[in-house]
Amino acid sequence: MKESVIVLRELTKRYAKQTAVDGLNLTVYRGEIFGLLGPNGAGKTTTILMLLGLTEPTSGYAEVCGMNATRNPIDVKRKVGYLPDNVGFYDYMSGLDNLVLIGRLNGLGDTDAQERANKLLDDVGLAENKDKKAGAYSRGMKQRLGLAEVLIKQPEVIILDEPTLGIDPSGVREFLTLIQSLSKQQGITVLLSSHHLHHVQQVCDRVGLFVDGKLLANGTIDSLARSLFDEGGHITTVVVREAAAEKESWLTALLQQVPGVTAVAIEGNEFIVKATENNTALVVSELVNAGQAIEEVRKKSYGLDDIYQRYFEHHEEPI
Ligand SMILES: Nc1ncnc2c1ncn2[C@@H]1O[C@H](COP(=O)(O)OP(=O)(O)OP(=O)(O)O)[C@@H](O)[C@H]1O
Repeated sequence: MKESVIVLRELTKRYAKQTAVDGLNLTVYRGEIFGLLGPNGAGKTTTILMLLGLTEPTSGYAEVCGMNATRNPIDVKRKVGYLPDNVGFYDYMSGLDNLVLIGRLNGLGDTDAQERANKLLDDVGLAENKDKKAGAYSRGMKQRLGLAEVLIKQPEVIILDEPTLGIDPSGVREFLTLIQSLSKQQGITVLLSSHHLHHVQQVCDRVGLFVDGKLLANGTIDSLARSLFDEGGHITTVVVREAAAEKESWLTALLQQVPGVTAVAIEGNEFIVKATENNTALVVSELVNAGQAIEEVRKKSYGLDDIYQRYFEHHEEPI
């Protein structure tokens, strides 16, 4: 059975007349990478602060690793590593020395702190630069060092706020792959808040869409696409050499039997097949077996940007 690691129940935060977080209900399970998505001011940071016990909810509660975050902020902080969007280091100290210091502040002895810091610098790809001063690190290197700092206390949960901000595309890919492999290998639960839909889509098992302090929807990208685009999340268009007008009905019936297919349309030379799963190969092979000469195949899967657009199309500033 899946183990709940983060549980939010009717979590609400009001500042004077402004409701920043409004009756939030959400469960995140062990080992999951969950993406928090939403426009500026949606309430993501306020939710994170309540999870860390850094601000008190007006009502409702946030539970992390079985503990109430408001009542046990210190115990929660031992289990949770938080990487803010702008991490600060001692710039005059090397990456290694920064990390050893954090290890010691978290209760490790000198030898353990040295050993663990070296291992982590290797894990995050900073071994070659460990003796360089942190002040001379690039933005991407600082994020890696920040991740190593978060990991040195062996957290069960890590919370990342805009972790890819200002990193170049190849750095982003490497950083996200690193987070994904750490989560999968060590069963770490990750909460990732970001405006970058493609980054979220790349690594998150599930996403939650926030607006005005409310969670509008949450689920896998496929399930959100299915609920929004009721014909299904995947569209395959197969262009054949000859228009299929007279054969229409039997070919439609044939394609409708392919697993996941929800709708079939024929427009001139094109078969347009909508499905709940990516079944392009099966669609194509059915048509080949039915004697159709295929000229072109086009695939479209609804991604997070389609979903986001559909949810927020009436919102002023989608990203
Ligand atoms: N200390 C505060 N006092 C008053 N209002 C606040 C305070 N902190 C946040 N808010 C308000 O609460 C709402 C939610 O803010 P929050 O920072 O949680 O949003 P966010 O989703 O993290 O936005 P962003 O993506 O811009 O970081 C905003 O309208 C903000 O102005």
